[in-house]
Amino acid sequence: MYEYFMRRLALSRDGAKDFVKGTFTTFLLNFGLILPAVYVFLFLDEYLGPLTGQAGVVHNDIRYYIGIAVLFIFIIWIIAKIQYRSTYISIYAESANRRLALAEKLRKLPLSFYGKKNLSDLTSTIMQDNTLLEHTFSHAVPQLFASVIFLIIIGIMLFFYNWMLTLALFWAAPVALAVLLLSKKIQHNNHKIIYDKNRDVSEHIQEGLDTIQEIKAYSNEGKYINDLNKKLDDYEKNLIRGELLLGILVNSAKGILKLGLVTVILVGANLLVAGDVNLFTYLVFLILAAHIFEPINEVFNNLAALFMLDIRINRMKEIEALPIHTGMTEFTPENFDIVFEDVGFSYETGKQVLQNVSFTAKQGEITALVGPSGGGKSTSAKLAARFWDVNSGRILLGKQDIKKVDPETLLKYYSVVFQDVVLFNTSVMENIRIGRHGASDKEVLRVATLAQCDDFVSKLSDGYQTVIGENGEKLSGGERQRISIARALLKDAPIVLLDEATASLDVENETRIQAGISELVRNKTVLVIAHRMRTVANADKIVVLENGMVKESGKPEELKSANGTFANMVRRQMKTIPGDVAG
Ligand SMILES: Nc1ncnc2c1ncn2[C@@H]1O[C@H](COP(=O)(O)OP(=O)(O)OP(=O)(O)O)[C@@H](O)[C@H]1O
Repeated sequence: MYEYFMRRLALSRDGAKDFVKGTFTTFLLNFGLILPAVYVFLFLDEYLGPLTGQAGVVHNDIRYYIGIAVLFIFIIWIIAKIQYRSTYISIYAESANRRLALAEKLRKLPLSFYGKKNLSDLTSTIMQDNTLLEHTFSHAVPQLFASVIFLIIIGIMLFFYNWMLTLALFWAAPVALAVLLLSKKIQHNNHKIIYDKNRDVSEHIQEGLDTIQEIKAYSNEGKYINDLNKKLDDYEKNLIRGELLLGILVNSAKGILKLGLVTVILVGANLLVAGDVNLFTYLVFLILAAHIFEPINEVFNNLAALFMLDIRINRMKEIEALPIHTGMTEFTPENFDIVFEDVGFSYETGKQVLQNVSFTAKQGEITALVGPSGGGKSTSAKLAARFWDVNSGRILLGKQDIKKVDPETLLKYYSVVFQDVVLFNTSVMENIRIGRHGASDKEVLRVATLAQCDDFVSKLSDGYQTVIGENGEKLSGGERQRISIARALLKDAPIVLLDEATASLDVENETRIQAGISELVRNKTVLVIAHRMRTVANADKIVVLENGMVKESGKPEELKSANGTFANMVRRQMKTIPGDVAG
């Protein structure tokens, strides 16, 4: 049974257990809530029995009934407390666990996933979908199950008591249910549309925030706001239509249930006149008819959430089912040579980015990837760290295929310095410490000095304790890169993947960055996407990538004298920017 709920409702095993417990206690609470009716029943039985000609005399006085009232209130309080604990508290705990599990899953997903997905969509799945699931699981799902079971059991009991009045009371329940079930498909489609429109709006807002600089620079505010307005109007139109439809349906179903009371009054009155039921039974059914559908009415109030349940659960399941990169978590490479063997790769099917790429980046050497823009340099560097998996061929680290190594374990051996440095809204010190958690302040300051951070940090208001704003907005490109180099120095991994800063940096920054890099690459396996003549000249090996293929490879001098693509590139670049080589 637990497996069913785990699968159907995307719950953990503990969550499924709590869910069953919650449903059971809600069911008990439904019984608890008819205790007032039972109370009236007992009272009437005793006091009306003699009047309606039934046998019996009055034995208990008012103190007896006060005692029973206190007892019933106590029972209801106890059940409500247990129900609250097992439904609400455990569902919120489950929800927190679900969020953590999703966040953990997202952390493990390969980068290929992030290329295709919109981040606002992911955030809304973690936060919004989860919050609404939490609400549905605590306010609607156990109540729905419990109410249905409760009505069936009460119905059977009443049927044996008086089947005619039971039918008069209960005919409305299946009719109301049928109305809702028949409309489920329309509702479901409608909710899917509303859900998608909502995501559309969030994505547009997120995109606006991400590209605010470009929007302002190109005076695109008007267009952006217009598009947003259109999307909001569209969402609002669908939302209102959905709410209206839902309102009509829910109120129709509630109205049909109320008809049960009308038929009990009419049928009961006729049976009473005909002498087929006594006044007492008639009154009991009248009281029951007024209260018995209350729990199910509560469920109707959350019907929209229930109809949305499938859509949200499917979103969760979709993310949970995404394949992650796995592999061995114990891995010590024999050496730190990186070997590309006939590597083929494409980001999207049909658009080959790398074809039969083979080269070796040897331990202790600098291997420079050069070539025209779009040739596949960054892609190769990222594949070397298993940010993506190759489609064909292999990449080996110390003779081991990296596809067989868990990405986190593998990355322990890599320092990565790419141009798009990501900084956190914390101090310079903490931003560098990301390179190695637990590093002492002294160690951080040592690598910061090596990476030439001292001069710009000394100009900041609080030195290394200065908080640098969201993604380091208060720093220049060159300064950001120096922090990134300091991080890599702190990590001190045996392999360095380096995407050199482009020629857009000023000479002073370039010299300083170069000094930091020289420290970083000493005695490491270095794979560098080279943009500068100096790096190329210092490289032990050059690999020229063009159109995703290795055009040439060898020592810089050999390639220059071979007079091929590389020699051409160097000549061309010497003419335009003396001292630099194309990247
Ligand atoms: N995330 C991605 N999704 C789809 N295609 C991509 C992605 N990243 C790169 N590409 C494509 O892959 C090809 C190779 O890109 P890559 O960034 O590896 O080239 P590069 O040689 O590093 O170029 P540059 O010197 O301009 O940085 C290009 O055609 C590019 O459009």
